[in-house]
Amino acid sequence: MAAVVPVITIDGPSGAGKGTLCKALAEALQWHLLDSGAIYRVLALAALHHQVDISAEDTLVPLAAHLDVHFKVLDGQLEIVLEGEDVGQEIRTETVGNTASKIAAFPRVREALLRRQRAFREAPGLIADGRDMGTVVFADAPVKIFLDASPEERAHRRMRQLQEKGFSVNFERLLSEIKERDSRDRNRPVAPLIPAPDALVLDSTSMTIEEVIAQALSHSRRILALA
Ligand SMILES: Nc1ncnc2c1ncn2[C@@H]1O[C@H](COP(=O)(O)OP(=O)(O)O)[C@@H](O)[C@H]1O
Ligand SMILES: Nc1ccn([C@@H]2O[C@H](COP(=O)(O)OP(=O)(O)O)[C@@H](O)[C@H]2O)c(=O)n1
Repeated sequence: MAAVVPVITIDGPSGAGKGTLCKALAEALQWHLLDSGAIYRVLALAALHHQVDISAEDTLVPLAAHLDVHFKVLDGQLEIVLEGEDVGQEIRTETVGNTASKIAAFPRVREALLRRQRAFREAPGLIADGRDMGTVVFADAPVKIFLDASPEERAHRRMRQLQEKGFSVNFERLLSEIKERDSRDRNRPVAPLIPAPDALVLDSTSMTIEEVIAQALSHSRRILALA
C-alpha cells in the first residue's frame, strides 16, 4: 500500500502570517505548498473579469469547476496564471480578497474547488495554507496549526505589506474590512474559520516571524518524528 503523504495545515484569519509561515515551512522541509486562498482569489478575479453576478451561486459553480488557473514556479518565483495571464499581483488587492470571501461562503463553490486543492498532496509532503485546511480539505493531516493575531495587529501588518507593494491604503478602512471578512469567514455555515479540535493554536500578536516559524517547526518535527 502506498504511504499516505503527510500534510501540515496552517489555518487562520487574514494577516495572521499564514503565507509567511507556510513559505518558511515549505523551504525548511522542502515540501510542496498550497495557497488555497489564491484559488479563491483567482475565482473572484475571474468572476469580476467576466462580470458574473457574485451573489449568484449557480453561475459561480461552473466558473469554479472550469477555472483555467495554473501555478508555475519561474526562477524561484510563483506565477499564478489565469486564462494565460499572470495575475499574481492583481489578486492581492483588498477588493479581490473581499470578493473571494463572499463567494467562498457558497457551499457548492467550495465543493467545486475541493478536488483541485487535494491534488496538491504530493510526496514528500504538503504545507496547506487557508481557512479550512485542517477541518475539511485535509482533515486527516497529522499536523494542524491555527495561526491567529488581534485584528489591529493584522491590519497593521496588511497596511505595511500593501504599502510595500505600492498600494495606497487607509488603516481604519483596512481594519473594518478585516473585521468584516473575519466575521463572514467565521460565521458561514459551511467550512467556517475555526481551529480543528486537534490544532495547535498560535497567537502571533506579540511574536516575531522567527518565533512563529521556530515554534511551528519544532511542533511539526516532534509530531512527524523528523530530524
Ligand atoms: N509575526 C509577525 N510579526 C510581524 N509581521 C508579520 C508576522 N507574520 C507575518 N507578518 C507580516 O504580515 C504581513 C501579512 O502576512 P501574511 O503571511 O501575508 O498573512 P496571511 O497569509 O495570514 O494573510 C506580511 O507582510 C508579513 O511579512
Ligand atoms: N481555504 C480557504 C482559503 C481562503 N478562503 C477565502 O478566501 C479569502 C481570501 O483568502 P486569503 O487566504 O488569500 O486571504 P488572506 O488571509 O491572505 O487575506 C478569505 O477571506 C476566505 O474567505 C476560504 O474560504 N477558504
